Amino acid sequence: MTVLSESERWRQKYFDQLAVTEQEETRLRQKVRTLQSLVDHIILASRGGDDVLDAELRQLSAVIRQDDADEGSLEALAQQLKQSARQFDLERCAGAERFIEAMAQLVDQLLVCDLPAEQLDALKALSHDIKKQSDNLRAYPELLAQYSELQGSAVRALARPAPVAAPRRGFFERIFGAGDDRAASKPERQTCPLGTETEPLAVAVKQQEAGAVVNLNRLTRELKRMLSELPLSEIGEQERDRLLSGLESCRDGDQLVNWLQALAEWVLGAFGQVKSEIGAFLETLSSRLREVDQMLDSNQRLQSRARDNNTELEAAMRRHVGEVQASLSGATDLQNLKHSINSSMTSILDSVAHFMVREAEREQDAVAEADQLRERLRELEADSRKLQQQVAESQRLANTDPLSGLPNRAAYDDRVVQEFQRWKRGDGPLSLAVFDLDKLKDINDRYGHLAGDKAIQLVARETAGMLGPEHFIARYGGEEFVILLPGSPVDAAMQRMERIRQHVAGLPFHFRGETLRVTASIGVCEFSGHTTITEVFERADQALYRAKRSGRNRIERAEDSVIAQNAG
Ligand SMILES: Nc1nc2c(ncn2[C@@H]2O[C@H](COP(=O)(O)OP(=O)(O)OP(=O)(O)O)[C@@H](O)[C@H]2O)c(=O)[nH]1
Repeated sequence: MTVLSESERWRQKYFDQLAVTEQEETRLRQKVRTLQSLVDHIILASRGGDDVLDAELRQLSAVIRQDDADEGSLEALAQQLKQSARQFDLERCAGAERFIEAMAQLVDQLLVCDLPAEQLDALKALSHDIKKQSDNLRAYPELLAQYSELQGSAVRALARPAPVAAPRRGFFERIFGAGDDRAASKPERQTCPLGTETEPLAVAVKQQEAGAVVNLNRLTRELKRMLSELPLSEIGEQERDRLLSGLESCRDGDQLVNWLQALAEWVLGAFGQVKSEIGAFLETLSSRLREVDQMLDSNQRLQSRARDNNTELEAAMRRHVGEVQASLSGATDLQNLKHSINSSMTSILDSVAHFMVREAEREQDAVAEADQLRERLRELEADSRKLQQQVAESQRLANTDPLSGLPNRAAYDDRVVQEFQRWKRGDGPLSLAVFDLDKLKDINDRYGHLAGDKAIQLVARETAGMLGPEHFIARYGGEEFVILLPGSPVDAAMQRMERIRQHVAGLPFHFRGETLRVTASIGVCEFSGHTTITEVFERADQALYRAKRSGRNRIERAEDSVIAQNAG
């Protein structure tokens, strides 16, 4: 074994150490390169996220590349980067929260639309996913894609002519509705934020653009119903029937537009006719009044004739009395005196006779005038009675629903104001019930519209029969009635309406040999506090739709602590 000298051992040790240092340096260079590449990747990945962070990372990359970078500036840069990264993270979290919130809102907006059940289920699942994935930024694009797909199918579903079931539907909605079965989802649905219900005509047009077919039968029915409520003369009725048969032969949108123009002209003409009828009546009235005025004039003339007669008689009397006095004072013998007094008396008698003749003539004229006046007054009275009857009949027709014979919505609008004012004066409680037949559409669809009509008539008659004289019932529209119960607090109103509900549910009615049944759902609300008519109606309506939602043939009260009574 070779024994190394001391200097050789030191030399060997130096070379060994040099090799270790070189290896260490190579490793360090490798690390720096990895670090540089890492920083470059980070810069690439985070570019655009935050300007400050981007700038600092670029600076870091540059510093790392410098061989003579001093540790102090590296340390300072690292501190700055730490802070910027923290800030960036906070902002990213806030942004993510905002994104999740916005997505949830978008989904909620679609959830209140009248969409098919499977779309609603998919939306609910998406809403759940959004909450679950809120920390997972990478899931966001996928969530957005899912939402976009669901929104597309929702828009397509809403553009179809299926009507949005809402508490009250407008004329055009009823007409343009396709009439499919949407009863099951009806209570929950609200006006869609996409605007399907806000402008019924615009919607109808949109639906037509989307290829929807206007349901002419439904249109005919609605127009027939509306037009049949108009109080018309016989000629007016003929014209209306002619128009309606024209409507039935409409086959497309153009024909429909032409028909609507004809209807508009007819309505304007009918108004013109009413106006000219009133004008003619006023003309007659004013000519009669002119006659009465002339008669009063001639009566005045008769009176002044009487005054003239009296004055003439008085003057004649004075003259004759003066003559008698003169004869008396100038009398010399009795014979002359007798003669002169006799002739004065004859003159007096002539004057009186003349006066009486003229008076008799005047009286005759006056009697004739009075007769004429009475006759004219009788005619005027008869005209005015006729007009009053016409006005009362028009008013009755205008306030009556022709199908059920009950007061209509216009009558309700008047009456509810009266009852509301009475209630506000403190004259006892007031409750309001909204009453809606269940599934009338099914009856219409299965047995025809006449069966539906019969159900409405029967329920109207029976319900009205179970109300007291102080109560008021009106057909509010379609299959919906509204009942005012003055003097009834909500409990009493609920009890009465529950009896009616049970009675209606137990009423079989016959149609073309079949026994049918109809039930009703009811919402009741009492006026209280500083409420308004609209508010009470809406609350009763909401209670009604709760009753519908809970299975129909039920009654619900409009209070926070809802007391629901199960059917039978
Ligand atoms: N026969 C007849 N049907 C009417 C009349 N007015 C409205 N309707 C019908 O009443 C039905 C109301 O339908 P929906 O609003 O879906 O209500 P529904 O079928 O009664 O069901 P729910 O109210 O949800 O229990 C529609 O088919 C209307 O055509 C009418 O005067 N006569």
